[in-house]
Amino acid sequence: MRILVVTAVAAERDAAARGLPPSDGEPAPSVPGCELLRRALPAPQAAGGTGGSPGTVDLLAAGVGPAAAAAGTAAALTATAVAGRPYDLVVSAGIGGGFTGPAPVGSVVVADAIVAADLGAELPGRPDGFLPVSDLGFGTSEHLPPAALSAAVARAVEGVHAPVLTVSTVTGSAERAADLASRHPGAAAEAMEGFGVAEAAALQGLPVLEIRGVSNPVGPRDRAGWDMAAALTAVERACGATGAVLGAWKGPLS
Ligand SMILES: O=C(O)c1cccc(C(=O)CC[C@H]2O[C@@H](n3cnc4c(=O)[nH]cnc43)[C@H](O)[C@@H]2O)c1
Repeated sequence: MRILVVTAVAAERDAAARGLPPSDGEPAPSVPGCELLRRALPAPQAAGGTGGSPGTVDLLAAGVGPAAAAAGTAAALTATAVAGRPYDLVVSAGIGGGFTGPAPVGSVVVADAIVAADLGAELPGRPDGFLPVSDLGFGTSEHLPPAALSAAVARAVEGVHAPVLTVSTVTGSAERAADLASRHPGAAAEAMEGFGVAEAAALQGLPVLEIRGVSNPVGPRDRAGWDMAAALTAVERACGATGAVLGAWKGPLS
């Protein structure tokens, strides 16, 4: 199995990589404009962990926000597909804001839906004041990770399995946090890249996961309340546990 993990920045990519064993096989592919780091999928514990690796994990720091995420993901997916070495699964990983209640700082959220939460039109006449891009008749507003796989990953990482919102602007007020929560009941986290990664994966017919280590509460801007170290540790732990699930995965990826 070949897996592409896309983060926003190098600190997230390196945290994800620390959770995975080194690769002793071929180097990561060379993709113009992208620097890929290669790790291995761990061999299943049931096999004593002594067999060869069941696959590779390439990690890419593609930049902050949905556009950079989509551009980097698309470049890596296209180049490897053209070279005859396509990926089987794409994972959006990194830190994120957690909605108060389900996702405290330091916890992990695994997306059961990846939702474009601010892609659409402002609509003052509508009760929630917003029309999603899908209601405008353009494309989709959400991508659904494979249900059985994302649930298995959430169990393994002891994370919350819930919608993760993709926004282009980090929420900085209680009003916007309440607005997002009322438009997306059950959402546990927001971040800025998942939907971009998912759009690029969908274009190639590939399944996608999103995994977030929570660095801050979604709400009034309070930089002192961010705990990057706890979030990056959560990303490392979550990527390690996800690797173990994927290394042993026998079910479908779709
Ligand atoms: O406001 C600041 O001073 C500030 C300083 C450092 C980083 C930021 C970011 O906005 C990082 C965005 C980056 O991290 C993800 N992220 C983390 N928490 C959130 C959030 O609450 N809402 C949205 N995105 C978040 C995001 O995926 C980006 O990659 C600000």
